Amino acid sequence: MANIVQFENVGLRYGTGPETLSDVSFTLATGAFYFLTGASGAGKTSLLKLLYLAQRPTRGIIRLFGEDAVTMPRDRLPGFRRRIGVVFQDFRLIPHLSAADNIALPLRVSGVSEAEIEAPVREMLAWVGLRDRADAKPPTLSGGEQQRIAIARAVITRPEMLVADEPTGNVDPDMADRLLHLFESLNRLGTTVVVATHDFQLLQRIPGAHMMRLDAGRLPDPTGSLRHPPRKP
Ligand SMILES: Nc1ncnc2c1ncn2[C@@H]1O[C@H](COP(=O)(O)OP(=O)(O)OP(=O)(O)O)[C@@H](O)[C@H]1O
Repeated sequence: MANIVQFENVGLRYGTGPETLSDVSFTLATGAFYFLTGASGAGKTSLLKLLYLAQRPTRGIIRLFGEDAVTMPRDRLPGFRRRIGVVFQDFRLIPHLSAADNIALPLRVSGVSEAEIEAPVREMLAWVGLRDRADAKPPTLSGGEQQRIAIARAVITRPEMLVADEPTGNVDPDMADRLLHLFESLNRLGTTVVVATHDFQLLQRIPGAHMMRLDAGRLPDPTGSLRHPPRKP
């Protein structure tokens, strides 16, 4: 599949308000790395919600994994959502579950047997560098640690696409670098990655990444605004 995502003239309106997204058209190539930028309120979170099927558009066509995601019957949505990992700025971990149990959650929800859960959870904890924090509850972890647990949870099911909404907004610049490194290593393994961010420093970290800039709900370049981020001076 050359394109994992295709948006065609997509519009989104909440209730009777003005359009939050208008005539948004772009394609995401399978296996590529994208940054989504734009001023606060430009519609980044809204666009990501359309991507991970938490929101349906008011108009337009969205194709995901080669299928029409807008007219898809509701009972097929959960299966589709499992193919997409999501990471949020505020982590959204379950506070009373241990780090290991948070990471295991998507596998448990999909009915994977307990015997088959331990090894991948251990592998994920090691990958994010938190092997010794398996039993810790999220409130006792730092922001960077919580975000690494959230990333492990998002990718334990080996999603084809990872969508992250301001994932570095609550961590210091060194940790932001480290998180980006995790996204980059996933991308090298073939996962399509989409990261929404305000942080222009981040954009320069991945030279091969594409940049999509939303401007008041529109992507000014109708072919998808695929531009390389500015190079370091
Ligand atoms: N559930 C909702 N109901 C009504 N309006 C909404 C809803 N979600 C977002 N909006 C509006 O849509 C517009 C775009 O919001 P969105 O969160 O997508 O932007 P953003 O670019 O992610 O902003 P930020 O960078 O500040 O998070 C805003 O005007 C916002 O108030």
